[in-house]
Order: sequence, then structure tokens, then C-alpha cells
Amino acid sequence: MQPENHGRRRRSQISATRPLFRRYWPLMRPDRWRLAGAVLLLVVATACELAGVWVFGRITDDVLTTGVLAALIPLAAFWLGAAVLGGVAQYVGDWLSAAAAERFVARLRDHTFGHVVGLSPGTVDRMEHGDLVARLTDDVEEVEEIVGSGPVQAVSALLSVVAFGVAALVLRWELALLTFAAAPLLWFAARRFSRRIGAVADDERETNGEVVAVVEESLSAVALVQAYNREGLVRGRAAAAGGRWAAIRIAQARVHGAYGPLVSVVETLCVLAIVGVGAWEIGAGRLSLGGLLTFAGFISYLYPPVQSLGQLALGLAAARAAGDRVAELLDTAPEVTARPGALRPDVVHGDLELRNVGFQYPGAVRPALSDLSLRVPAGRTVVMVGASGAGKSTLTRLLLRFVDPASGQLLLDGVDLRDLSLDALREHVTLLPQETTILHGTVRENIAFGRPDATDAEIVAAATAADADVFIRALPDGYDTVLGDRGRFLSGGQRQRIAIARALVRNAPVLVLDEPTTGLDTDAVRRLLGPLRRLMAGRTTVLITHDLRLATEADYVVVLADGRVVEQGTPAELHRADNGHYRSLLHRWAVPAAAGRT
Ligand SMILES: Nc1ncnc2c1ncn2[C@@H]1O[C@H](COP(=O)(O)OP(=O)(O)OP(=O)(O)O)[C@@H](O)[C@H]1O
Repeated sequence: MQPENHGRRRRSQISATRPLFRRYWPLMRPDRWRLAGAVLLLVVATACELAGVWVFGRITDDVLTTGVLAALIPLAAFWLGAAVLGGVAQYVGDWLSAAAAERFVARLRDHTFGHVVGLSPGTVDRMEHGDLVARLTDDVEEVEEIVGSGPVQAVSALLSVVAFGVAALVLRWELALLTFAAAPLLWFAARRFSRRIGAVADDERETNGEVVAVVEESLSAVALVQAYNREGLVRGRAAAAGGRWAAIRIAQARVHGAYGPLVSVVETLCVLAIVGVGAWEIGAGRLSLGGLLTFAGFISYLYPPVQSLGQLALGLAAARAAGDRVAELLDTAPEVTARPGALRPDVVHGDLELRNVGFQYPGAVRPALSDLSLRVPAGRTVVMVGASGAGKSTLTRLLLRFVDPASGQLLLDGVDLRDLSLDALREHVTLLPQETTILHGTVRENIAFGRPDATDAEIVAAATAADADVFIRALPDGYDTVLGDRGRFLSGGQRQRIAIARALVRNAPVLVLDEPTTGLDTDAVRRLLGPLRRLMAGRTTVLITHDLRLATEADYVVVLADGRVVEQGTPAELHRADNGHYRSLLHRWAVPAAAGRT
């Protein structure tokens, strides 16, 4: 997934950010009072700074130039009071603003992650995972600037500009107008820079996603990389992506770095103008030294907020790039959605029916399934066999509603799956996926993933039925052993038995088993048959397999080829059918005709 070409836009960052503000503001709304409090306190802090500058001028004129020390005490007390009040206001204001920002980031991440988790597995698989991670972490954090710290910073900077600008005007308006002449220069510089920074920020976000994607992919395939001596290749890819990122970060640093010195030169010119004109005014007796120092103080407090307004535009450029990337994710529509008023049956018997089901993947040249009709009465087992690419896994995706059929219907207890709520459907249909997934966590947590409210006794019963209890108890911490990422401490057969226990604990009436014996040797398959039979007992089961030894577990066998049913019947009938597809599969995979229940 690549964002469209954002870098070449020629709108100002602030107006380009407006739609993003409207989009993300609802997630900031719960913290709007925190933001308002932060702005109010920053106003107080600005007023205290203003008072500090004013009192400094008074001290210069009333104490330093006259030598009357008695006048110092009330002025010093006032100054100290203003400094303490300003400090406290700044501290609490920053705290409120940071709390609003972090709470927003947590909410946006949860919202975006929730959306991604609800997308069809196929859609998520098509995205680059590293890039996805970058969007859910760094990008989500940057978006905050659009609705939180950015506006707070803008309001407080604007208030400071107005407060110190008006104060300078009141003090010496001619001098003030002279120094204000520099403000458009600063603003112009900020606008020019923000465009360039915006373009670089887009590239930086994109290449950051690339680096994470390359590293993530290489690490997840580390065994393959080493076995094929391809460390050099993946290092090269990571280094190339890292090099592109570094070049863009350097360009970014260069653009950011040029902005500060430019502003500082403009500022120095202004200070020199103030000192020159001020000295002339003092010489003419129109201004006191204290007045000049107060004026210089006001101006020195005026420029940082002007600069910060400029930098805000730069920050917003980066935040906008991130905001677009997160929005793109949020705009990815789920492939399946529940109809309004979808049904949530309490009891499901498990009567499954497929009526003329057809499905074609987007961009595929031929349908993955065509005109597939089948009925599996409640509690019965159907085994689907067929060569690779016949459409078996596609059927599991349809049964779980990861995708919807292009034609025909799938029915559970006579109800079209599209009329059931997605939650209800998946509560009553358990999938044992082809790839056994062990999550990072304890054995107990892995089994309870099937049903979080399962009691300890139910977890142990499920593990026992899956023939997993004995090896689990032999693990260092038994059921509390942490299994590590993807269960790397377990054998393939052990992982599969934990997955069976997880499916058992769900206790759903319908079961979809996708190649449950993939990657297991004959002995491991034989040991898995008992747990599988206990899992399937009394449940409607669709068992997808290459392994014809499992076909004898079936009440009915369906042979698929090129997305169509080419043969069906009981295992015995298919055995008897000379020259049938089933016989030829048996022959091709050299499975003894007597293999099966052992
Ligand atoms: N995401 C996809 N996009 C496009 N085509 C796909 C996709 N997934 C599968 N196909 C195609 O659909 C057809 C059926 O694939 P499916 O995975 O259902 O086969 P299968 O019988 O499960 O194969 P295997 O036994 O190898 O897992 C194949 O031609 C495959 O190339």
C-alpha cells in the first residue's frame, strides 16, 4: 500500500491540514477541556512574562539609574510573584496538554488497530506488515500535532505575539512598527520552508515504512535466509532502504537546520535597528534607558512565538503526511460487513449448505470456485480433497466469511451467512487454520484464546482430549509456561495439539479444519488422529486435506478440481469407483487403500 503523491501539493500546510483536523477532532473531543485549560494557563504564563519584562524596565529607571534601593523591594516581590505564578501556569498547562495528547494517541491507535483487525485477513495480508506497523506506531503519534499540541501551540504563540506586540506598540509605536517590518519576512521564510519540509516529510514517512517492512520480513524468514545463504541479500536490501531513509533524513535535517539560522539573522537585524533608533531616541530625550530595555524585552519575547508559528507549519507538514497515511488505513473498507439487523441465534445445530457457490479473487483470470453445491447435515463430517489450487482453502474463507461468494449462497441452519452477525457466525464456526498459530503467552492463555471465560478445569479437559496434557505438564512451568513468539519451544505436533485444545474449548457446533496434518510426519499424524476425532465428535465438520488417510474419517468425501466438484460420495463408494478422481489421487499420493482409522 503506497500513499498517493502528497509531496507535490502546493497548498499551505495549514489549509491542507484542515480536513485532517475535522477528521481526527472527534477522537480529541473527550479531552477538549484539558486543551482549553492548557490554553488558558498558557495565557496566564504569557501575562506573567509580560509583567516580568515591564517590571524590569521599572527597576532600571526607578532603582538602577536613581540608586533608590527602597523602591526595589515591592518591584522585586512583584517580579518574583509573577515568575512563580507564570512557572506554575506553564507547568500545569504543559501537563494538561501532554495528557490530552497522549490520551488522544492511545485512542487513535486503538481506533486504527481496531479497524485493521476487523479487515479481512486477505486484505491485511496484501499490506506490507512493516509499513502497517510504522503507520500504527510512529504515524499515529505524529497525527496528534494536528488536533492537540499544534493548535495549543498556535493559540499560545498567537496570544504571545498579540500581547507583546500590543505592549511594544503602546510603549513606542514608531519603534514597534519598524521592528514589526521583520515579521512578514519571518512568515514568508516559514511558508517557503514548510512546503519543502512537507515534501521531505512525505518521503521520510514512506521510506521509514520501507525500512521497517524490509527488516520485519527478513527477521520473520530468518531460517530461510540462513539456510539459503542469503544473509548478504537481505542485508543489502535493508542497507539500501536504510540508505534511502538516511539520505532523506539528512535532507530533512538540512532544511530544518537552515530555517533557524535564517530567522536568527533576521532577528539580529531587528535588534540592531532597535538599538540604533533607541540610542537616537534616548539622545533626543524621548525615551528612558528603562523604556528602551523594556521595549527590547517585549520584542525579544515577540520573535520566538513568531518563529514557533513558522515551525508549527513545518511540524504540521510532517503530521499531515502521517495523518494521510493513517487516514488511508482507516479508509480501507472491510471486504465483508454485517447487514443491519443481522441475526444472532443463541442455538445453532450446525446444518451447513452450499448452493451454487462461485467465487473469483480480484485480478484472477479464472474463478477459484464455481457452482459448488453441498449439504453437510448437523454433526456429520465432510472431507474435501483435491490437488493444490483446487479451491479448498477458498472454501474455508467463505465459511468464516472472510470473503463473500460472488454467486450462490452459504447457509447455516437454513440462514444465509450474510444474514448472521459476523460475531455470531464466528462464535458458532471454529476454524483450525492451516498455519498453526501460537501466540506469545502461556499455554493456558493460548488455549483460553478459544474462549476467554473457560475455567481452568475446562482448559485442562480440552488439553487432555487433545493429548496435550502430558507434555504440557512436563514443560518447566506446566500450563503457565510462556511459549514465546509463534511457539518456538514446541514441536509441530505439539503446536497442533495446543491448537486443537484451543478449538475444543470453544465448543462450537461447526468445525472447519484446513489441512490439520500439514508438515507432520506419519507418526505425528497417527498420534493426532485421536485428538482430531475427539474434536470432530458430534460437530459438523468440513475437513480440508491433501492427506487421504484422513478421508476415511469422513461420512462423505468431495473431490475438487479447478474449483469444481468432480466426484463425491462416501469413502467406500469412492474406493469402489474404478478410474475415479479419488482413486487416482490415492494412486498419485501412494496411500494404501486400507489406511485410515487406526
Ligand atoms: N489471494 C488470492 N488472490 C488471487 N488468487 C488466489 C488467492 N488465493 C488463492 N488464489 C487462487 O485461487 C485458486 C484456489 O486457491 P486455494 O488456496 O483455495 O487452493 P487450495 O486447494 O487450498 O490449494 P492448496 O492445497 O495448495 O492450499 C488457486 O488458483 C489460487 O492460485
